[in-house]
Amino acid sequence: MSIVIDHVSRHFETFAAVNDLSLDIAEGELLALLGPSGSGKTTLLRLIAGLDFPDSGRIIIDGRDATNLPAGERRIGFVFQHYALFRHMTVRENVDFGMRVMPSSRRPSRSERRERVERLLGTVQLAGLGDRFPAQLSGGQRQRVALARALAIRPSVLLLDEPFGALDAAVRRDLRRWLRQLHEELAVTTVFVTHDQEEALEVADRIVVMNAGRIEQSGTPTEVEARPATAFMHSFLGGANRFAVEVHGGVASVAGQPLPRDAVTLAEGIGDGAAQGFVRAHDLLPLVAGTPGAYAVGRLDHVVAHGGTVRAEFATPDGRSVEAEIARDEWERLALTRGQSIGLGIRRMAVFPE
Ligand SMILES: Nc1ncnc2c1ncn2[C@@H]1O[C@H](COP(=O)(O)OP(=O)(O)OP(=O)(O)O)[C@@H](O)[C@H]1O
Repeated sequence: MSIVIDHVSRHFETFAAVNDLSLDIAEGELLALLGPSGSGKTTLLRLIAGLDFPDSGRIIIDGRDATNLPAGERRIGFVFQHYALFRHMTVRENVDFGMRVMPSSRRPSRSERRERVERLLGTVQLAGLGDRFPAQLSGGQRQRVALARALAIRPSVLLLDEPFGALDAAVRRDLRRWLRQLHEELAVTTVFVTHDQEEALEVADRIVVMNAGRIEQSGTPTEVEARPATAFMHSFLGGANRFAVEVHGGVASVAGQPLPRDAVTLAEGIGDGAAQGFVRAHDLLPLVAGTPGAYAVGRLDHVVAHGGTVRAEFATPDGRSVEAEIARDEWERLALTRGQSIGLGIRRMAVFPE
């Protein structure tokens, strides 16, 4: 089902946890809500679920105004990070639970419930484990039971709040892949909250980045990755080096040296004066001595090789640390040793007001 969030606000006292936010979520979409702690992700999810209600604005689910509809009438399944399964119930009973507590008018028959539970256990790859108790499962298996339980009521929308947050990295990676496949199979409109950029980039059709109760940027993972639209996005996505910049007549300079116009994207409407420039690690180039186009000098501090690329950290004379990412063979050609200084070139820079 589609969800329309129309100018929704939710205040706690005078603080706006969600601030005049509008967002359309298409039927069948897999959307990640990403953002720093306190940016309003969970609050927004609770408003969609009907666990909390907006002070103003409307929430339309499948064309119907659901703003004041209680959670039980929204056909929404949810899974939270620490979604405790019932310890005294078997896996099968846990998955059945949501159906068992439905009002009798909507509750499926006993045989239908049994069949649905078995089918779901297969879907979440836990067939054969129906008689176990939660304590006899791994963390990843438990989260899959929680998902099966959420899916059992045939939700029209699935909301996941940091569903894999408490699990270790390898299990998270497996579950991500699995969630993506599950979504392809079931095509339930799904919104999931995560802190983890990589998770959002890997799993979602679309990413919505929140900041202070508002949407900072929304787009496909490729769009968000390739074109962070604001200074906040550059800082939040990480891997960007920040330089002090002076702008004059549309030309940006670093340490008094103008950058070529085609290497610079200036924020719309930016005027002359001090500004901040972001250079992503793969756009910062260590340059052998004598090469023109070095805008700063860095002393090699630390190197991490990963696959075919190398990330090198340099200390600049003004006491900052910048990071460059280059191909391993290029790095080897430079033959730098720790403590050695080198010029730093800038391939592309995005400039925003300070
Ligand atoms: N019930 C509440 N009473 C008062 N303030 C609240 C309440 N719920 C949330 N807040 C505040 O609203 C803001 C947004 O909280 P929210 O939990 O939505 O953020 P979040 O983006 O999900 O953060 P996290 O990633 O840490 O879970 C926070 O500053 C939080 O302290």
